Amino acid sequence: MSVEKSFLQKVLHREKEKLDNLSVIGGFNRFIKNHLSTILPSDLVEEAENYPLFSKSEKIRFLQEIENAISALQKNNATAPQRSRASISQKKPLNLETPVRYLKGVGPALERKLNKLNIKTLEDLIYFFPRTYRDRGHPTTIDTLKEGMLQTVEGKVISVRRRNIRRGTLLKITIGDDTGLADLLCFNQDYLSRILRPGTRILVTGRFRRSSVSGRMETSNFEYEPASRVKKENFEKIVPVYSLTKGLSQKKIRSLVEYALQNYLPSLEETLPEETVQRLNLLPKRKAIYLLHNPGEENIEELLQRRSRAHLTLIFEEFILFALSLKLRKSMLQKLRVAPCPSGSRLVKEFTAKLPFKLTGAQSRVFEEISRDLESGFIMNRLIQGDVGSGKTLVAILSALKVIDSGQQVALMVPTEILAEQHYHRYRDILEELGLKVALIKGGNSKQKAELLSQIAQGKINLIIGTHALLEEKVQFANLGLVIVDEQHRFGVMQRARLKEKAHVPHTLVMTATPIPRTLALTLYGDLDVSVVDEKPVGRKGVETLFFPIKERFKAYNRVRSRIEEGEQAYVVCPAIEESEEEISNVQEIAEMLREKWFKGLRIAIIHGRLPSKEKEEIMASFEKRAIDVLVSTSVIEVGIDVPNATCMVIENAERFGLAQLHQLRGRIGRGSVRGLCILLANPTTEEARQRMKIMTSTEDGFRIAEEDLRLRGPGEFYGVRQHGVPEFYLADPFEDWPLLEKAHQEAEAILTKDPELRNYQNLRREMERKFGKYLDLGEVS
Ligand SMILES: Nc1ncnc2c1ncn2[C@@H]1O[C@H](COP(=O)(O)OP(=O)(O)OP(=O)(O)O)[C@@H](O)[C@H]1O
Repeated sequence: MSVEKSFLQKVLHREKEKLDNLSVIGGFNRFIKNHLSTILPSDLVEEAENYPLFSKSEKIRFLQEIENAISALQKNNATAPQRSRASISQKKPLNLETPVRYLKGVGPALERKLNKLNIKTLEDLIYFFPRTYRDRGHPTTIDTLKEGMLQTVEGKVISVRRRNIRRGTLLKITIGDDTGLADLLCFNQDYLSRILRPGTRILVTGRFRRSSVSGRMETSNFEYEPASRVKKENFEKIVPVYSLTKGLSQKKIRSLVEYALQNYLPSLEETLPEETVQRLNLLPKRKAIYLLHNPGEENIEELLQRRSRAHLTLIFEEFILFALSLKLRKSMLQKLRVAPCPSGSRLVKEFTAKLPFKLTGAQSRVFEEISRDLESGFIMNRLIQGDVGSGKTLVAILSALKVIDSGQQVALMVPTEILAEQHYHRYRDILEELGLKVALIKGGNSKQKAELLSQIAQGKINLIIGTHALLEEKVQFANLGLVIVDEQHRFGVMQRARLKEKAHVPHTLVMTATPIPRTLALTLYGDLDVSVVDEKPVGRKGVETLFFPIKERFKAYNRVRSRIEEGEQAYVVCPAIEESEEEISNVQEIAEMLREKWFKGLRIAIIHGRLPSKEKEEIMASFEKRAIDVLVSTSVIEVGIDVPNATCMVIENAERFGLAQLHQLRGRIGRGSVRGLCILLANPTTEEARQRMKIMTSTEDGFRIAEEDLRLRGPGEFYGVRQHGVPEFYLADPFEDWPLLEKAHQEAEAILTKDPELRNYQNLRREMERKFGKYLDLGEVS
């Protein structure tokens, strides 16, 4: 332990001894301020600085906190930063990456709280923008206070009364001005009596109501500032409101941000070219950041809707940095040379000859685009977009064959294990007939898996199928030529970047079934070329979709039963696996009900994500072999499952699913030549849920459904990608801010056309590398 720490411990013990003998220790707070401010949580120090006297119980609490802080210091001795006054006063030059703990007044406890808000560095703090803003009005007089409105009054504390109440104490602080009196009610905040002493002038902001007892205006939810600290001309009418976490006050976070701005903002470099800022009517970055934290008299409406110039400036900057990184990544990828695949492919020819159908026009066109890429001698990075059941996977398999034909391996990664199984079983036989070897890699560590891995490493396996966990697995490929990712938005540019690190930059083909507006595609796939499979195989009869209220369940199941009796199969989808507190259908109960009531005598099985893989695999295999009539399932079957004889689906509590999910689920049926039947059983209680049912029964068009979903729920919800694949922006939201994203892409394009390496845009380049440099890392080039 350092000298300073052991000294502190000694002092601590001495103070404790004194405490036992004295009811008031003179200078206790001064001691804290002078000796402990660098190791105590800053809120405690602040408290100590504010209050001249402590009660015995408060002292005990303080000493306890001191002890905690010292033992934390001891524990972290090896790694704890030197936070002595000296080290702070030396003022290490701050930079954006400086951890917040180096800021004055940030102790371990406060650091933890800040970390909870994702504030780890100075940059995080500066970019920790207010959640909203509050217009607290110009200070007014007590007689003009209106009930329920957020207002500020300036007054003098007249009296402070304390009362014990059932759950603690109530302080009633009466303030007054020339026009009347008002009361501040403070529950369990005794310490305020030491600060708000009679005679103190304060500014109080709160919502007041008239007391039926005293007839005076009163408030229990308020903020105050000593009037002496706020000069009238400096009074901030609009104040920022930050997100908080337990034990962190608005006051505290405001003062931290303020400190960070004062000390760091002046040295922050502008990123955007001056000319761009002017032309697009943006603000200098420093000014924008400052204004978001200190909006002054800015238009509150614009602020609340994130439409102020300051907002637009910073959103634009985040977008342009991201757009530049994607475009640079793309151009770097495009320059990477690989051995071209020969034109024409025996495997592709033989495989297509075995198919019982002809490729659709769209499939042929997309496969041609892919073939051109593969034959070009440059790396392919392409996205195949197409509605459910449009035949994307088939195109992907053709592409795989072409690459395998040139002597390389292919990995196919899908979002769920069930789907990996399905692809494996579907394509294994036909590919083995062509003399190829296919492996399915699952989690776990079996002997069989070890054997497969070794064969993969020796290049004996041509096609490797697995979930996205293939990325985590220690799979060593002998010569991986193509990675196919069936991503369903679970796989963004970040993961693709990681894939490249692992896989020596092979060709990448991404498949997605959700229609994406162009701008969003730019965000997620700006580094990819896009092909669209915009046609479904001929002969598809589509799906009839009906809606029944839950009380008419019997009607729904009767209709399905008669179809099963004709030899078709059905899915029943429930939102839950087992009984829970919520009253929603669950797989267990519904299966039991079907067995006993509506589907007596039919072969019913259950499948959900919590079953062991082996069991899931067996159930899906029996379902495909028609040994099961009805599969009662959770939404695990949502993606990719393809059993053409399964033509019916009942979705229990359909109101629980979003439109995109309902569309995906329904996409599982109507994949053969028989018209599908999808029944939505629901008790929609909201207008939005009713709308969803209506849309589902009126259209099968994925693009229309996407549009409607966007309209109903807002884009973030619909794509459900916030957690997947979309980079973290501080302010920008690619879903909400499409127009700006598009503008940023155009601007990035223009800049790169003029200056492909950003030689004359050093600040822009540096900032882009700092933020999105990981996308520019292409890993090892083979
Ligand atoms: N040209 C075609 N003609 C007839 N059937 C086809 C054609 N192409 C594919 N299919 C069949 O249609 C079904 C769906 O094809 P595939 O799985 O490739 O579609 P997908 O677009 O990947 O589907 P999803 O997005 O729903 O997973 C499969 O049973 C497949 O064999």
